[in-house]
Amino acid sequence: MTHDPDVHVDTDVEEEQLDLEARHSLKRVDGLRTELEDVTEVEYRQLRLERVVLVSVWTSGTQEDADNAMAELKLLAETAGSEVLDALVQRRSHPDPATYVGRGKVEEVAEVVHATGADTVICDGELEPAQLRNLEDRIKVKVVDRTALILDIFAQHAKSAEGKAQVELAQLQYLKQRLRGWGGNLSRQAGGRAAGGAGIGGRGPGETKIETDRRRIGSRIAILRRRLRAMDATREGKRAERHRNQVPSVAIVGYTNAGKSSLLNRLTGAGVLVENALFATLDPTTRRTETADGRIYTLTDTVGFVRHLPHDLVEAFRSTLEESAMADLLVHVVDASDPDPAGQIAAVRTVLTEIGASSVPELLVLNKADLADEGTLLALRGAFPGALIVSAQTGEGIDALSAEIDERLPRPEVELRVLLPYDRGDLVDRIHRTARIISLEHTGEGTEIHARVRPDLADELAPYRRD
Ligand SMILES: Nc1nc2c(ncn2[C@@H]2O[C@H](COP(=O)(O)OP(=O)(O)OP(=O)(O)O)[C@@H](O)[C@H]2O)c(=O)[nH]1
Ligand SMILES: [Mg+2]
Repeated sequence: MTHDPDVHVDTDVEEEQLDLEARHSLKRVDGLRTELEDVTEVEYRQLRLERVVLVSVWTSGTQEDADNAMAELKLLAETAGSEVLDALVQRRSHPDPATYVGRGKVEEVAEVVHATGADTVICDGELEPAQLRNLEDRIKVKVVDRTALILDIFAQHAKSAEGKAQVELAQLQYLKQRLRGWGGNLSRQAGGRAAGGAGIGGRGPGETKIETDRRRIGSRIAILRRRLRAMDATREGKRAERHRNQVPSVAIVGYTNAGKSSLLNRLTGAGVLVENALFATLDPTTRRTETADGRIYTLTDTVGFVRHLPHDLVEAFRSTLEESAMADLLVHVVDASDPDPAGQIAAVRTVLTEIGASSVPELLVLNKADLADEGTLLALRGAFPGALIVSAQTGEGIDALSAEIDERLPRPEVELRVLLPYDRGDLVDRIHRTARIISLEHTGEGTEIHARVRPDLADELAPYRRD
């Protein structure tokens, strides 16, 4: 393909009130083309890849914000397995209600699409069904939005039965609202050039289900909901057991690709999948680990967040995400080498609020210190006092992080002395696991312990107290 992979920034006549200079700041963004490494890769990709043109309407913020947003859309498209041929940005005060980009610009998008041989257009944002239809009618290729793209990535990455059911539920919810008009659309049925026929928006509960009636989708949704509720009960059981055993829990949260799984591996030696890809982790992994003084706690790796995480996904993943809301502490991991870490922090906090986790204490961790520049780290530390600087890669700051987690875990509160008969080894065991032992002695009558314990354990120990 010879077409230049640059970004065109266009304006409409009705956008004349916009600052002239900004409008003329047409900016080329290099490297927006997916490079193919070797011939075998070319063949492989031609089998499954879509060739896409990215389109975004830039409504507010700086040129840099627009570039960052486009770079992220490109990364998402590539994560889904697409080849990005070109990217177009239009500056407008708001997206056009009928066609997303300005009506006059649709023709230009169509020209780029045909010049590059693209088979799919991806719009940045969540579009109205009518906008998607209008664009498809005029551009004559498949048009999908950012929400469908993210759903598609989740569908490709889901591994556990629960993860798959959650993604399918989210996809069906999304499709249900867009059912009308899609089934009859020729270009959509063609579905990319992929030999398998399924492309973004077409994998998972794709074409065939779109064409079935609303009622069938509705009953499938009901089945998935029931199944997920049953799985949720299992999770709830495990959580209740941890709670009964008074094991404090820490959830690692953060933007996708921030290094959450790497950090879990660093802290616990767990062999969790780490990948330079968005949404590598969809199934939460929980590992037991302990503080320097031997208190056990759990660490859970969670699904990464992204700006404008589709609401249907948040809903479908609610039970998984609630793991964070139930935690005693959130370790919020930030990629300090990202161009806009503060924006990522804000996006993550928005989702945390949405899932009811905003009141859980948060420990902010600036990761990838080995890649970030000094100035950025200093600025971030200024903006977020108390944040720790670490590198999951080099191990820098990891000991300090462990110590800080230890410090922030819920503390045993009641100081007491007990004499436990030898047939209550279970209580001795729980004291070992959850309490701070000040002294312990085996005597003729039993085990004498002086310790600080949680109030509920103190209640159970009441019959044996000697103070
Ligand atoms: N240089 C450097 N790279 C890191 C560091 N931590 C993680 N990475 C890399 O960043 C990429 C993403 O790491 P993951 O641990 O998979 O990130 P994640 O937050 O779990 O990502 P998702 O599960 O996809 O949301 C991988 O390529 C890691 O090797 C770090 O401290 N320094
Ligand atoms: Mg991960």
